Amino acid sequence: MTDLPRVASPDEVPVLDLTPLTQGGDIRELARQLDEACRNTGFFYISNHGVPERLTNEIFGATRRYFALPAEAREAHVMDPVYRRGFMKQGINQHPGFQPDLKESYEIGVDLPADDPDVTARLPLHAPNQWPEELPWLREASEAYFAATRALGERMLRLIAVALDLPEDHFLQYTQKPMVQMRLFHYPPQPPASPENAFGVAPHTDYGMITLLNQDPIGGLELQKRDGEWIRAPYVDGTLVVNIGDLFQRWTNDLYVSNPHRVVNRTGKERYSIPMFYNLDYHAPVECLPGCCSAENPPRHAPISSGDYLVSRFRTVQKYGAETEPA
Ligand SMILES: O=C(O)CCC(=O)C(=O)O
Ligand SMILES: [Fe+2]
Repeated sequence: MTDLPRVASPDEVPVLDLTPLTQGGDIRELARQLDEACRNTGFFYISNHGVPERLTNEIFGATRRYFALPAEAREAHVMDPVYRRGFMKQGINQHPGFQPDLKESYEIGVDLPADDPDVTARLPLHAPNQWPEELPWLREASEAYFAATRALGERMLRLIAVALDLPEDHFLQYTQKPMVQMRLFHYPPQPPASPENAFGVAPHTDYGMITLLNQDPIGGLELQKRDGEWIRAPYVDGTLVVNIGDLFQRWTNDLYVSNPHRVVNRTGKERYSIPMFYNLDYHAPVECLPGCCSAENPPRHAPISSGDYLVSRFRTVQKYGAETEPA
């Protein structure tokens, strides 16, 4: 197992108090703080974010209960590889150069009707959710938490637009059928003798716009600063951890960084976490924002659609997309 890194300082991973965003005040100072955090490590905590504590408790309760079900019961909910709704067993997610991640997951997205034209065309990630009939509590807790964090994701997109001196709806215009992925994660304790390249989640950057992560008090999230040092982002009561993903980095021509991070569950206990990956519509055109490039600083990345980029990353990491492969 890797050595235990030190805890991040408040300069490295600050706590941003979202009160003005949640309650409808002046968000310019908050936008400035977000801008600084995104130029630095790309990770920060948010407090007073508006996701009720009750919904967090209920979704963690449902997550524990789900992963305590017998393996055969969960195998019945295995996800379709294009739709990506339901159970993903341990061993599928594998980052190049590392052992498969130790975690297992259950995935939920924007719940589209089966006759939605993007669903019938099998546009990746466009699907109805998978709600096992025998588990009404899973649906109830997930739908409530999903709605609250989706709304938070939209508020965050507004704040980010302000941080970048853009019209407030610059990113929100691409949230008609956003490819939001909420994942319920279970990390078994990391075996003490596990090899150096085995992790709960191996080092990676997130693919999309922003990640809103609810981790339990076990902690275990570690991130890499721009200078290469690994630091810990422990659990902080009442907060979510936010980090930015690759597509956001591309919009800003690398002004904002999508930093590598990993999970090591060193505690000997079960760990649960619930990230919400807030991604834009499939066809959102991701290209350098006018304020982030110039003659001296030309665009570093070719324009790409949000969905095409996400799918290319799933193919590399999650053995995704081939109809013949198990999900
Ligand atoms: O579970 C966590 O704390 C982080 C998971 C993560 O980084 C990911 O799934 O992208
Ligand atoms: Fe991640």
